[in-house]
Amino acid sequence: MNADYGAPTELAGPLQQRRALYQPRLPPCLQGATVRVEYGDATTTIDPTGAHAVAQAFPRTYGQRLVTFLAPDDTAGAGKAVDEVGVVFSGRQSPGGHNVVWGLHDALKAYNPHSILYGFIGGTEGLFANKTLEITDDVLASYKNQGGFDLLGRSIDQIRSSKQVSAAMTTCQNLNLDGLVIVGGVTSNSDAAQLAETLVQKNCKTKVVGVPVSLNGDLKNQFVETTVGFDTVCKVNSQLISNVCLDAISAGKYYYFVRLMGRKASHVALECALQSHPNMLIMGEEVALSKLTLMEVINKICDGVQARAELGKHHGVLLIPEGLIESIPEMYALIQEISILHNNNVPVTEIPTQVSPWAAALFQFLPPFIRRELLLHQESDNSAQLSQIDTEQLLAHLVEAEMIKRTKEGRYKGKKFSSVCHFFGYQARGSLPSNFDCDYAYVLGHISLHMIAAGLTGYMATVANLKDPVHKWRCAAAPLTAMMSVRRHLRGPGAIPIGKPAIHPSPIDLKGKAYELLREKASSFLLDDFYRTPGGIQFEGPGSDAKPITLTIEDQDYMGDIEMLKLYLDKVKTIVKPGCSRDTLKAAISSMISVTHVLTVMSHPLNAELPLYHFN
Ligand SMILES: O=P(O)(O)OC[C@H]1O[C@](O)(CO)[C@@H](O)[C@@H]1O
Repeated sequence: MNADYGAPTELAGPLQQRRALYQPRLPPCLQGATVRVEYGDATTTIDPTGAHAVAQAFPRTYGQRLVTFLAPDDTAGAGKAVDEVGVVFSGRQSPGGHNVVWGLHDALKAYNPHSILYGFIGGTEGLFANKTLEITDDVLASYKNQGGFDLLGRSIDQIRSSKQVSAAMTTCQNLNLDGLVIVGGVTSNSDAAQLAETLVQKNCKTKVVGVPVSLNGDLKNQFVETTVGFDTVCKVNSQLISNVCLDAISAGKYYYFVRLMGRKASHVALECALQSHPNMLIMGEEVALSKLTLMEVINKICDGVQARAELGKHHGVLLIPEGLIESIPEMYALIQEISILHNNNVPVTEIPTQVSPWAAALFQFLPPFIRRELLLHQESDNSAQLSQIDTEQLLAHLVEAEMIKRTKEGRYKGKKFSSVCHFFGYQARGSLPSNFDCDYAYVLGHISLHMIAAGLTGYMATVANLKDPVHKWRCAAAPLTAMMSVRRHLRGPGAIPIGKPAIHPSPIDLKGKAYELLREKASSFLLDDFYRTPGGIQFEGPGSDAKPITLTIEDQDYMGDIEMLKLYLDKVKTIVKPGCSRDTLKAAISSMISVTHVLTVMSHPLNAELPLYHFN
């Protein structure tokens, strides 16, 4: 274990030091030491047909009510005593994570100056082994508004096996923790829900609170608008991509294939494309929906290269998400077969000989480097190690082969195709977080304390209205079980639920505004070299309050456009009957619009027009 966790960074550069002085903004409701806690509706889940399975798996924490935090008034009761709290980085490093700890610390000390905040050293393994660092003002000083997770470090993103859960519980008991704050993405928050349920069942007093921190931006639902770190990572990557675009157009001889982090969903890739305007973006969700084969994807790219060559352009920039490889149906099937063999402890060297004949044929067709990468052990969510699979190199390799073939057949008459490959992601995880991520994380840290003081367990800290200035942010908490769904067996009648309920990554909403915007611009991006230079993250002055395009555009659509909302309400009336249940109504709304906005829409004043539809 590194003995330097929490040590001051003495060689800080001038920008680093200046950033440490930035004071994140708080909405009015969080500016005092206490808050007023308002309880809303009891929840079910975002997956109505999986509700029963979730209720069964979480008997003690399912169905809890939504909670909103408001500025205190005379009616505000005193919160519970909070003396000891722990915080752990469970997910992957994501810019802004440090500010969750800082926000939690400040709120905790304001609430009870004698309290202690323990940070677990080395992530979840530190939690299991009870390795702590007391978080103080001094410890925090050089980590405020800084990237990475190096204040405490991280290890595996898992608190899942019974051994891990029981080790975590023992630590909570040994430290007499009133609350445990788990910082991470979909996997960490699913585990947080399980830990919360277990602790309630075992009468352990520790309240478990999840905080949505993940660069992937895939922990997104009607309660969570975005995750901490997504904004920064997209800004850093967009700058790198736009640099590459200008490099490409300057020399006019290379195609750059850029793979972006973000796991299964393409949120990072979509946001970066909207910020930097590369020539092509191959989104996993589109490929999966159209069931494009690997060779169809290659042909699509080659058609783009050819169309550009006809305009005399022999350069270009193509973005792909790291999850693309799993979106291609035959690759997904191959990865699944490998995964099953891994789970059955088949030695890696024997896996290629034990897959089905068609999978073996596909495997042999792939270049050796991809074969090796596909055989790597799986991630904690049982998916392939997407960061280690050089899909951009696979595509560049196959595109080159296809362009040579087209040249020989006389179908392509342009210059020789040449590529340069990049994988962007690790470069951004340690970046200085944007003002948005600094504020958002600090606010979530505060909310976490108020959740513990309110005695909430199995909840996630949330903020709504993020597209607005901080003083309009709405601070809330939503039960983790309300965000869960159950993966289904798609074959056979009745879609039998399988797998444990979990919070799953949300894919790009192909009915959403951001995707629509990309589609509108796609042909101009392909042919016009309409590159955009967003530049580096701005911390002061113009651009310093810029937020993700995908966040602001979706909100504008449904919160600002009353006419559109009216149209959409009329449409709802045509597909559900008066008196239908709230869940049916929710499902109907979800089928038409981005799930992120279901609750926004359901709570809109216009819903008064539809009293019979239980829009409350
Ligand atoms: O740091 P590691 O273990 O290589 O993890 C890489 C993974 O983490 C992420 O950066 C964040 O979930 C993914 O995009 C990537 O696949």
